Amino acid sequence: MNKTIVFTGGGSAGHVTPNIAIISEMNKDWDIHYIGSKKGIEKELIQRLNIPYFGIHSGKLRRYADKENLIDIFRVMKGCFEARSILKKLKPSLVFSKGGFVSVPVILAAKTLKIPIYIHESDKTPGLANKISQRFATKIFTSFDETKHYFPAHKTFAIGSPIRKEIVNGTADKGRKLLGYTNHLPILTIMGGSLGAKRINEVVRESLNQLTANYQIVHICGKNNLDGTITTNSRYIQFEYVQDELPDILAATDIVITRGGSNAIFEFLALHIPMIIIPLGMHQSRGDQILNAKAFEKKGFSLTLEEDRLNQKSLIDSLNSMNKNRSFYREKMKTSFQGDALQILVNEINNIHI
Ligand SMILES: CC(=O)N[C@H]1[C@@H](OP(=O)(O)OP(=O)(O)OC[C@H]2O[C@@H](n3ccc(=O)[nH]c3=O)[C@H](O)[C@@H]2O)O[C@H](CO)[C@@H](O)[C@@H]1O
Repeated sequence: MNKTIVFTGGGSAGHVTPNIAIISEMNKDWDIHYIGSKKGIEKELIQRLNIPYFGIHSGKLRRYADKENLIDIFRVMKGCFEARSILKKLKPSLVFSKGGFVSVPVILAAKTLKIPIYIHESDKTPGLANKISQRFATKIFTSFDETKHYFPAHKTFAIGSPIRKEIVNGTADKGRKLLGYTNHLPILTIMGGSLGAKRINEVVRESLNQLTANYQIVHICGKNNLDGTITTNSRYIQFEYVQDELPDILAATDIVITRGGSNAIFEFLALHIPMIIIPLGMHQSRGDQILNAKAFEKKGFSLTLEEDRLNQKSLIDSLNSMNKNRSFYREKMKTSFQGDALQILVNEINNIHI
């Protein structure tokens, strides 16, 4: 008889793509189900895999006072009841959570049903969802070594980032062909996080003439952020979000400008693409991306450009500096040790004691 597993996680792609990586490697002994939010990005990303998807209510977890908090408490409670009834029917051997606020009701429900729970934390410091969930988790896995200290030592394992296998299997020629670019000028890919990055988009577009003088640009700008007025520049191509073509585009990429989302930067590390990280600032986040960026910069994998300092000049200066030292960053990344987090997680799941 097959075993059943329920994955959860969502809100942005960073809480979904690691689940996709694991799901793709699981064998036929498992019946796989997913619980996510009713409208989040996880719904579209998971439904493409033909996996049964259950949408539940969930509330945004805020660290500040807001009248919406009260309503969200009720949404989370509703989500708990919905998740509990789904889990009761499915009777999974394991719930695997990649965090994001939708995961909290699922974990609370799993705990009341005594279902084992594994969670994975991608960022250097834990997100609120995983902070709440950690006490209910059977095992906790982290991408960064440094994150171990935020969780109980006896059940926490620093294993790295589970990266989708296809990400590292792209072909540069295919990528250039798809983009209509050549190998005469370097390709600069700008990826502002899975939901886009308004300020980065603005500065990139203001700097377009300078950028396209020396680079062929791929701008992944996020949903509803395309600029239809830029039509005549043959060295500029924009996408809202890239799915199947991403591996080939990354294989053709020489430098990347990115937000500090953990999954993205670990993917660039695995591909040895020199990166300029522009982390989301303190006024818009808990500062996790700043810490991710600092950790990468310290290891010589990247350059950091703080968003407060971001303007045309600082962007071009950082790019020139990165371009000059590209081989230094590439060598640092090549010689760094990254374990096979994906295989470790698949083994852990397969070995779950029923
Ligand atoms: C605004 C926000 O809250 N951001 C958080 C979110 O970022 P975000 O959702 O942007 O997550 P990451 O950068 O970690 O990962 C994005 C994932 O989406 C994929 N991708 C992205 C764009 C695209 O066009 N196609 C595509 O496939 C990337 O390859 C990667 O696998 O989760 C991260 C991991 O917890 C955190 O570090 C970020 O702080």
